[in-house]
Amino acid sequence: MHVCRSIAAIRDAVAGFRATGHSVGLVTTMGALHAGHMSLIAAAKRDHGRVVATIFVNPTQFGDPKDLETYPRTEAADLAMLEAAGCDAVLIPRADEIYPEADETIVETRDLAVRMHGALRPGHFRGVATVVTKLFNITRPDAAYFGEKDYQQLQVIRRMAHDLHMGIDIHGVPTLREADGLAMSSRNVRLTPEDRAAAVCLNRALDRAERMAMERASPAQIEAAIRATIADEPRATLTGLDIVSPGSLAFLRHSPDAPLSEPAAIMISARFGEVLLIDQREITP
Ligand SMILES: Nc1ncnc2c1ncn2[C@@H]1O[C@H](COP(=O)(O)OP(=O)(O)OP(=O)(O)O)[C@@H](O)[C@H]1O
Ligand SMILES: CC(C)(CO)[C@@H](O)C(=O)[O-]
Ligand code: BAL
Repeated sequence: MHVCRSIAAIRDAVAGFRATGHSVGLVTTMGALHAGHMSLIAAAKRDHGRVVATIFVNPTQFGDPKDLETYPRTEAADLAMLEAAGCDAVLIPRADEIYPEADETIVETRDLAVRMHGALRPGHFRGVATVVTKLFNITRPDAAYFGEKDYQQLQVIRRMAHDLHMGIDIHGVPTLREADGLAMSSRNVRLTPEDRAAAVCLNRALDRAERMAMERASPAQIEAAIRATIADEPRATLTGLDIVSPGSLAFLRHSPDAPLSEPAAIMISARFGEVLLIDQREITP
């Protein structure tokens, strides 16, 4: 695996892959890698001759300086995992090479960025869209792979790649979970043991919502049941709950009081102590 710490080095590595006729799949991460990230690498490997990963804790997508400061950093273990998964090259850039001076240019999706998770973390999706554009321009992949857990992020990137004619296929990969159902996430290591146990309420609420949708419950009933499930867990504070159209994240077309009759995405976020966790479920009734 090529370990590249500069833009020039990763460009050389990718040029080598292209010169030998290989297509390139990209997996962007902020490190502290876990099996969920490896499922993105596996999806990229399935489709492409060479896989490139990036590890960069992007400062411009953090509103809260404490969140940035305490974001887990485990580079040696990350490199071992990527190597074992068959990743071909990794870019670990310095922040001052990605952001050489105050940025004049930003990339921003409009409606998709300001609602839901974007309202909780103002500027977050502008930071994500801008850094992902930079990473796309640096590595020029054929396709890029993102987790469905970060559902709004996936829609922001799909839309950005489409609107800006980037010519990169964007793939969503299903959420990998711990044995008890908690979505794997780098931030899980920051949970206290008590909060870690409590955090399964997110998946429990989504399971309950899915069962209710199959039994012809309405969006209003489903929302009430999710709120009740989270309220039953005293360590959880619900920070966001939206039932929207998959992809567009638009409001559902039909009445909240009629049985759910169109595909929907349920997006949920909750705080456990200082840690904000998100989860999501797409449902086709
Ligand atoms: N459990 C998971 N299953 C599949 N993909 C995942 C999972 N968790 C994260 N990803 C994806 O991995 C990529 C990199 O995410 P990131 O490095 O932020 O990790 P994370 O676990 O989501 O961390 P965070 O705690 O910051 O949310 C994103 O596309 C993200 O959606
Ligand atoms: C896409 C991403 C790498 C951009 O910094 C980040 O938001 C993430 O890890 O999901
Ligand atoms: N996984 C999304 C990156 C973030 O929370 O900042």
